[in-house]
Amino acid sequence: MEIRNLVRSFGGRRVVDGVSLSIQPGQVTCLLGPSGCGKSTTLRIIAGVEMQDSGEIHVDGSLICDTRFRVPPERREIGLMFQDFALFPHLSVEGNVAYGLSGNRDEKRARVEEMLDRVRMSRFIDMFPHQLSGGEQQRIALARALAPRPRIMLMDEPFSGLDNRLRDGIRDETLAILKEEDTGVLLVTHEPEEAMRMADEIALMRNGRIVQQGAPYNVYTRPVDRASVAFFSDANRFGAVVDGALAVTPFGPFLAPGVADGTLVDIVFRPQHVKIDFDRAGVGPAPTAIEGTAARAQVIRARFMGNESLVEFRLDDSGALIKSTVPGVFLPQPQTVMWLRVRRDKCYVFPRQEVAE
Ligand SMILES: Nc1ncnc2c1ncn2[C@@H]1O[C@H](COP(=O)(O)OP(=O)(O)OP(=O)(O)O)[C@@H](O)[C@H]1O
Repeated sequence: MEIRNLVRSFGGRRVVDGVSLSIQPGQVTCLLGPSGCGKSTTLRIIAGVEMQDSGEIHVDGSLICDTRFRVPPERREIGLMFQDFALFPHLSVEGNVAYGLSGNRDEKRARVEEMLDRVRMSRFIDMFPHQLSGGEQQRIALARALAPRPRIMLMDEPFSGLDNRLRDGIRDETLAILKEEDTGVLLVTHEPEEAMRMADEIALMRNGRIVQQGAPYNVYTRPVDRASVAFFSDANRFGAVVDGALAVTPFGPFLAPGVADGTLVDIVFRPQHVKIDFDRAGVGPAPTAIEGTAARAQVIRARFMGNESLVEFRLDDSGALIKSTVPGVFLPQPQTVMWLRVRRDKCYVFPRQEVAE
């Protein structure tokens, strides 16, 4: 599926602002972004239940909609799955899964049995939705959406109604089934962790636009701006003014190639990339090319988070707050003096933009 330059405005506001995307067979593409950024509207346009103001959608090279021509939703061969599963309460499991199928009674029954077997729900065939748990309903919704062999599956926060304990297992099962069916999937989520777990490709969306698209590793490790770093995890930042292509900070100078002198830049890094050293009689570790200069800081508070500890510091020099995470249990007392460093290859330098995040 090729989506080209979709635009949709409500009340003069561009909610979808030039979205282009391609979805490949057998691949899961995640549309990831904060609440209200236009993900669901994009999905609804693709499904055919919302009209775009401009832009085109093609499947296997043929046009399915632009602003004049429009294949109706039921003929788009698109499977839909939403957060609330939307099973028909008055139909049995068999009736639900058979709903979108064509063919005679035996053919339909055979496909229903095949799909129920695939989602390991065969023994529930005669039950009704209200008799099923959330996880079971999710599997029936998946079977129903996949039964007509859609070319594309659109999934809008399909796991958010499930409790945490179930969710990981069901995500993995769902992913395995989608891969077996070789369907192209566009999955909408606001949870980075879900996108990292499910996606072959992440399209990061903000304010109606796709700001970055790529494999999860690339989107995480090569963010395009500060908001993209902060969307995936806590992010430390402090400002510095560039002078001679260098931004001088309490952690030593950072290269800022191509940035004009006098520009305010943000130095951004994740808490797991802060290296901590103990104070040795008022002296910290010597500067190195990779880790720069150590900055003296005091512990403000330390909290145990399960797999890691979160330690917050205040830098002596600038008073800036720095968060760091350390694997396991590390709970230094408040006011303990320590020295912090950050690896240059884990820091990002961005000209400061005051954008809505
Ligand atoms: N029919 C409509 N009329 C007016 N405004 C709308 C309409 N549909 C959506 N919007 C607005 O468009 C914006 C984007 O909504 P959308 O549902 O696409 O966001 P989203 O990224 O899916 O958010 P969420 O994760 O909260 O569902 C929101 O501000 C919403 O209020």
